[in-house]
Amino acid sequence: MKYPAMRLIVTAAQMQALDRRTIEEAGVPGTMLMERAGAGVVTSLEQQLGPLRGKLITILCGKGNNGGDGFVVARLLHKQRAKVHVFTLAPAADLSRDAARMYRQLIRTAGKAIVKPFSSTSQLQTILSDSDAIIDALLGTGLATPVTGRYAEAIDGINQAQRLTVAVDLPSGIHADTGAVLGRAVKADLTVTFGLPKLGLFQNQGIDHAGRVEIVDIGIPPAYVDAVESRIRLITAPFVRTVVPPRRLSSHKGTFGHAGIIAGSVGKTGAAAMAAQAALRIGAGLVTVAIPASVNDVLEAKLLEVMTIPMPETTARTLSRAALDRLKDFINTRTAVAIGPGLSTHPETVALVQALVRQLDRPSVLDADALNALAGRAALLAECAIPPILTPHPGEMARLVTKSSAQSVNEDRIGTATRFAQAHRCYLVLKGARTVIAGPDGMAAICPTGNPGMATAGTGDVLTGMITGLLAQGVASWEAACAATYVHGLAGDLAAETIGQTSLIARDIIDHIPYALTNIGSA
Ligand SMILES: NC(=O)C1=CN([C@@H]2O[C@H](COP(=O)(O)OP(=O)(O)OC[C@H]3O[C@@H](n4cnc5c(N)ncnc54)[C@H](O)[C@@H]3O)[C@@H](O)[C@H]2O)[C@H](O)CC1
Ligand SMILES: [K+]
Repeated sequence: MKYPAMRLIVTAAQMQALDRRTIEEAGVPGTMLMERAGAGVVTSLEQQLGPLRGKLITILCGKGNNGGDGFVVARLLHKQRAKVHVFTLAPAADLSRDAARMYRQLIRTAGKAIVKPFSSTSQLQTILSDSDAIIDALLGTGLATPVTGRYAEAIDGINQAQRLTVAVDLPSGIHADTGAVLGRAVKADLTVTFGLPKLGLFQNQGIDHAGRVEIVDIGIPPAYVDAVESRIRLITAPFVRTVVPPRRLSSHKGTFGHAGIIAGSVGKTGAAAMAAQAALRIGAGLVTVAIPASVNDVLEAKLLEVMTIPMPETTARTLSRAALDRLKDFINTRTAVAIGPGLSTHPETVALVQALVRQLDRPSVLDADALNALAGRAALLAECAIPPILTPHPGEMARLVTKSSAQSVNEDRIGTATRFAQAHRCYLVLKGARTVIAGPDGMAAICPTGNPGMATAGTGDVLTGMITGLLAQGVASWEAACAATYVHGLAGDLAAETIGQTSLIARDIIDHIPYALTNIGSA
């Protein structure tokens, strides 16, 4: 089944090339792109603030086309009778050609008084703190050097005002490709980005500075987008909607597969329970957990719809090597399996996992203690008949690549994930803020959903169950990893909306899976 392509994520250079092609080959004037960009910002602002008439909006414009977008926003807001103040960081003579055009159009429409030269933060501190919204149109993809001087002052003024801040295309000061802060950067609540999302919005400090990201279509011809050599995608709801299998009247339990979860040990039955429930919640027909015999009854007490199979265990009440043959049969009678949640790192269990990984001949997820069993032994993955899906958090990833720390993994999340996935012919879900999914073909996808409230015990077990639940329904590994991660993060966002981020715990994500699926249109 062909899934609709996800959105490409691009670098500044790729975006500028697309702009140039659209202007020079498709004959769309740059000012037309700017007009559409500005209109997109105003639409987002209306969604955020409601009717704009009478609202006080302060716009800070740089000298380039990002500033030009700001002049368009000012003119459109003025037409909607908002109270608009525009401060420019450059005299009209220094403006780029298109920005100068939009500047002239603005003062023709609204009069010269609407625009004042920015001189110092003190000059506009009162206006900023009284604003209903501040529009950051200082710098976009043209940022080339660390921000200093008046641009730095303007950025500090915006951040100190603590008002709703909307960034035009990129938060000024954030590098479009790396997400690094160059000197200073605007901390936006919302970034309205044009054409295609820029990589820097989903990496490093760009994540926190961008806030919510909205993408505005400004009419870049789709054929030009298809020709872009980007290997990084943004997971979107329309993509996920097509991945979650439809329910036909003739469906029955078997239609939606049988997920096997090899998990649990004494004191860690919750991980097994949460993975199993999550697999059911995302639509698996049947779910069975293989668990050490002495904690089987504990697990049964927690679950209704999930079946369990008690397995041979060590004296430490973890799965023992004696379980190998029965686990092979267990795997052979399931459509997809997960290995890892709560297994423990008991040496015998580690040896068992390493033996099982060699046997994997069906869609599978390796998580948590299964990843710990692979630390320094990633070569074992080459023996899997089908590329498995690994779901490490940065610490587990560091142990897998045995050369780095979680911190250095996070310094190059996309590179680390794609290199490992290609080298070991697997799928890799590198968890964390804006989870990265990488495939054996070098493709990468970034998940825009999720929030810091999800940094709590057991959320990884839930994700493992959700991926396995989609695999059990026959969804291919790449699509299952991307879609489950998106739904997992959206469920966490919906949960945080009702109970906040601090109190959010893993079971809230499970409970909100149905609402996430409804929100996407896949319920
Ligand atoms: N399809 C699109 O994405 C569209 C984007 N548009 C907007 O255009 C900007 C890019 O415009 P550009 O003129 O290339 O650069 P900027 O406006 O981002 O930068 C202005 C100017 O600032 C100078 N500069 C660079 N670094 C610094 C610094 N540290 N301090 C001060 N000044 C700096 C440099 O000379 C730049 O030229 C894009 O982001 C969109 O907002 C189109 O309007 C619509 C289509
Ligand atoms: K900006």
